[in-house]
Amino acid sequence: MLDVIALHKTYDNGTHALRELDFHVDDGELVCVVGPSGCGKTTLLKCVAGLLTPTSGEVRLAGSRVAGPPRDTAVVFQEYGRSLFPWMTVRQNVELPLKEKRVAAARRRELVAESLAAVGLADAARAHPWELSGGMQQRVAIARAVAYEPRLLLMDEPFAAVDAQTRAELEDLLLSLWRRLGVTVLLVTHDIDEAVYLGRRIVVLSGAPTAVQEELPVPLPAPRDQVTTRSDPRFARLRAHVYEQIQRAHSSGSSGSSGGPGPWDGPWDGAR
Ligand SMILES: Nc1ncnc2c1ncn2[C@@H]1O[C@H](COP(=O)(O)OP(=O)(O)OP(=O)(O)O)[C@@H](O)[C@H]1O
Repeated sequence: MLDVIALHKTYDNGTHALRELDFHVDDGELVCVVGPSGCGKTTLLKCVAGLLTPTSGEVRLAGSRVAGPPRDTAVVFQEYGRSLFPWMTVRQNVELPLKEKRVAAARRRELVAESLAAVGLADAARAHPWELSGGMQQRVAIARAVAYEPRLLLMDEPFAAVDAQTRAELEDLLLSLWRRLGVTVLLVTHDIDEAVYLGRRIVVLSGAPTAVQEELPVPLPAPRDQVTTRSDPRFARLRAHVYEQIQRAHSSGSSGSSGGPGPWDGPWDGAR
C-alpha cells in the first residue's frame, strides 16, 4: 500500500534531513516510526503526506507516486489547538474536509455523527474547540480524520501534548478504530513505549542524515491492553531493544541494520 523508495530530502538551507529511506507498509498495517530527536521523522511524514517535495526518491501510495496531498490520506498532528478552526463548532470542523471532498450532504451528516460517536464526543457536536479539554480536542482531530474515510492515516506525535491518562485512552481509541476500520496507520512518535504498545511493526530511524536503522515486528498478542500488554516480559525486551537501537543511532548517526537476533520470540499471527 505504501512504499517509501530511496527518499532523500535536503532543505533549502542545506540541512540533510533524510539521507536515503526505504520501507514498505502493507495494507491495513499499523507501523510506528521512532528515532532520535531531529532525525527527520516529521520530514518523512510530510513527504508521505505530499506536503513536502522530496529532493530525490519517491513515495508511492497504492502504486501511484505521491506528488501532492493524496485524496485518501488523512493527517493528525500533535498540535490539535492549531489544527481545529476555533470559530467553527466541532461538527463543522469534522465536516469541512468532507465538503472539500464533495461528499453529499446526507452522507456528510452520517459520517460526522458516526465518527463523533466513535471517539465518544456525540454530545459535543455543537461546542467550539476552545470549550473542550486538550484530550477532547485531539479526539475531534481524530474524528475528523476518521470521518474522511482515509485508506492511510498519518499521525505525527498525536498524543504528545496530552496528559498520561488521556494519552493511554487515546492510544486505546486508536487501536479500536484501527481494528474496526481496517485503515493503514503510519504513526511517528518519540515515545518508545507507545511505539511498542501500538505498533505491529516499528521502523527505527538512524541519526541524521537519516536512513532506516532497523525494522522489527512487534509480536505481542492482540487485543492489547494497557496493563497486561505493558507487563508482558516481551514488551520489556522489545522496549529495551528499541531503546538500545536509538542510543546507537544517537552515538553513530546512520549505520545500517544491527543484524543479530531480535528481542522477540515465537511467531506472530498478525492478529489485530
Ligand atoms: N523547514 C525546514 N527548513 C530547514 N531545515 C528544517 C526544516 N524543517 C526541519 N528541518 C531540519 O531537518 C531536520 C529534521 O527535522 P524533523 O522535524 O523532520 O525531525 P524530527 O525527527 O521530527 O524532530 P523531533 O524529534 O524533534 O520532533 C532537523 O535538523 C531540522 O532542523
